[in-house]
Amino acid sequence: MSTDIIIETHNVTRRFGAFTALKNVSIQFERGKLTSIIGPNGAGKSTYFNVLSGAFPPSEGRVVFQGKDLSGLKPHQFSHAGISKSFQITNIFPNFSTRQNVEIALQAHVSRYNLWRRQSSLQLQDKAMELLRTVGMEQHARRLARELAHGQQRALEIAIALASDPKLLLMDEPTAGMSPEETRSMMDLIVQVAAARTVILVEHKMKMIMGISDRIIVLHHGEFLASGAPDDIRSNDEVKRVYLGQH
Ligand SMILES: Nc1ncnc2c1ncn2[C@@H]1O[C@H](COP(=O)(O)OP(=O)(O)OP(=O)(O)O)[C@@H](O)[C@H]1O
Repeated sequence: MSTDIIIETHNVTRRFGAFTALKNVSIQFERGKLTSIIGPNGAGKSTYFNVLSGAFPPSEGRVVFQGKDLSGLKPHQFSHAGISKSFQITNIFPNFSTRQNVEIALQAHVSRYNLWRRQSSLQLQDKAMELLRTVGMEQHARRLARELAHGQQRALEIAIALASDPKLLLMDEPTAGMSPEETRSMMDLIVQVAAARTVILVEHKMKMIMGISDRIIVLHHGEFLASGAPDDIRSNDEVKRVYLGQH
């Protein structure tokens, strides 16, 4: 049976000077699925995320997105191809309103890729409100971004990431620094967003992603360790071993 692969890495190695952060990582990600990448501290998760988003070109190996080799291309070319990312570090304009932040993202996408299709400000507003509804932030549209709670800022970032209508959404530790309540609503939001598109997320909280992921990839010391459904990963002896003593 052939599966529909949206993005894959072939023997990706990434070095920082003499240090090798990723070694020969070959992984295929299925379209339409929510896949989480986990691993203990220093496993190479963020480095791999940066390879998938185009921020770090691999030292060796290839990144293939929808059959096209993107290795060595610039991050904006990854974004143009349909890959969007939401970061641990907040990426919003604090002195603009929530809605304006989404409008700016929509405008950036429209003007970069559809020069001939200028949108009226009313169309832009409608689209921004639609995205804010998607992430449950409609009622905060007029508030300044800096006044939002941490979890709300992260939800806004997802709306910004969705503004380019990506084929693949990459999320780096989406619940970092969140309260348990914020974490629960962010997980609900991720599940909802993942119902309509392919999502890959990087997370070190293993328990958190067990309940929401279709598939889990485990990295350890920069190498691929295991992949499978959450239940397979939970009962995998090697995975248990590397997580021993971790929370
Ligand atoms: N820019 C860099 N220069 C040098 N070493 C780096 C750089 N970025 C990452 N590393 C090293 O690569 C290894 C993997 O780091 P990475 O951040 O990818 O791991 P991680 O799995 O995301 O860890 P964590 O869960 O702690 O965020 C670490 O040993 C780190 O010190």
